[in-house]
Amino acid sequence: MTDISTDIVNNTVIKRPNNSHKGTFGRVCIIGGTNNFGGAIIMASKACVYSGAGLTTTFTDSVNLSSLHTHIPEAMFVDFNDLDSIKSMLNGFDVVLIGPGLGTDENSLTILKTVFNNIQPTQKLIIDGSAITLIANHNLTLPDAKLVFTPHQMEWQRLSGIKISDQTDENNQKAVKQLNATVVVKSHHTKVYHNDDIWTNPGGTPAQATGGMGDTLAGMVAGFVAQFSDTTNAVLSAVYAHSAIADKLAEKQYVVLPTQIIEHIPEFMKANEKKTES
Ligand SMILES: NC(=O)C1=CN([C@@H]2O[C@H](COP(=O)(O)OP(=O)(O)OC[C@H]3O[C@@H](n4cnc5c(N)ncnc54)[C@H](OP(=O)(O)O)[C@@H]3O)[C@@H](O)[C@H]2O)[C@@H](O)CC1
Ligand SMILES: Nc1ncnc2c1ncn2[C@@H]1O[C@H](COP(=O)(O)OP(=O)(O)O)[C@@H](O)[C@H]1O
Ligand SMILES: [Mg+2]
Repeated sequence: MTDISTDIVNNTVIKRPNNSHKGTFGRVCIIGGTNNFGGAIIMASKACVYSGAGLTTTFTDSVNLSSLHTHIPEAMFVDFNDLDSIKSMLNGFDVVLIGPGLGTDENSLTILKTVFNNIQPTQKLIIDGSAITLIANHNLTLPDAKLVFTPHQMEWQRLSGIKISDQTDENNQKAVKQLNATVVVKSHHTKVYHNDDIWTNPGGTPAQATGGMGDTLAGMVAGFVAQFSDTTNAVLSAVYAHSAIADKLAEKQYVVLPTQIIEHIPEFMKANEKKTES
């Protein structure tokens, strides 16, 4: 087991080539935000945009539209109840994030199943929040895609069947391999599992224990995975950045707001970008 190092971050956050355009940095869709969880999808979308994704499209309940564009006009909007749009647009995205504020009702389940039935093997599918709970509650078969899960410990218990008190590296790794995925098991001591590798996030503070912190991380993971070629290192770098920014803010704050972390992503990435153009 190794710590996520700054070397990983510095080698992942590339120096942007001059000859580039927004398509160079990935197309992401973010699906969630049922009517009483509008904040989750806004935080996830804003985190994705501020992480540098080329284009971000938010599929959410239309009740969230005006607040979405008030907070993040850079994100485009699609009504997540328009299943035909999901089917026709999904394969145009490099990265799909589903779950922040999605909810666990029948309508949310239908949206999740529509994504599962239309995702392609080459696409990266990041699964967070209620989407994890829905998979567990309905024992859904996972689609053939490049899967990344970002559960907190209770979501991981639901998905893996491993009680929180038994979530050891050995037990977690066995479950991760069965999922054939990368899994970020979030806690006060977040760990990342991929095949035989285990990383520990060296950062993190109890000032992060507030709603929306995981929605924000999910959006950062989506934004980093969309831009950087090595998916595992992109996930590791997003996890590292999320906590490193929080740790800095926590030096002077009792609690760190997810929206504050988002505001500091661009400067953190600039300070930690690769020195040479690759
Ligand atoms: N502003 C918004 O729109 C926000 C929207 N959100 C959206 O809400 C949706 C539901 O997500 P969720 O995490 O809030 O609820 P759920 O999945 O039921 O888990 C909580 C239960 O598990 C238990 N628990 C035990 N250990 C735990 C641990 N380590 N970490 C966390 N929980 C732990 C915990 O125990 P307790 O607190 O009772 O002690 C409680 O009983 C999801 O889609 C998310 O995106 C949120 O992001 C918030 C801001
Ligand atoms: N005591 C803590 N120390 C460090 N990080 C914490 C602590 N409590 C929560 N976090 C972090 O906050 C995030 C919580 O994720 P989650 O519960 O999914 O939040 P959300 O309310 O957005 O769904 C995780 O990244 C977790 O590692
Ligand atoms: Mg969460």
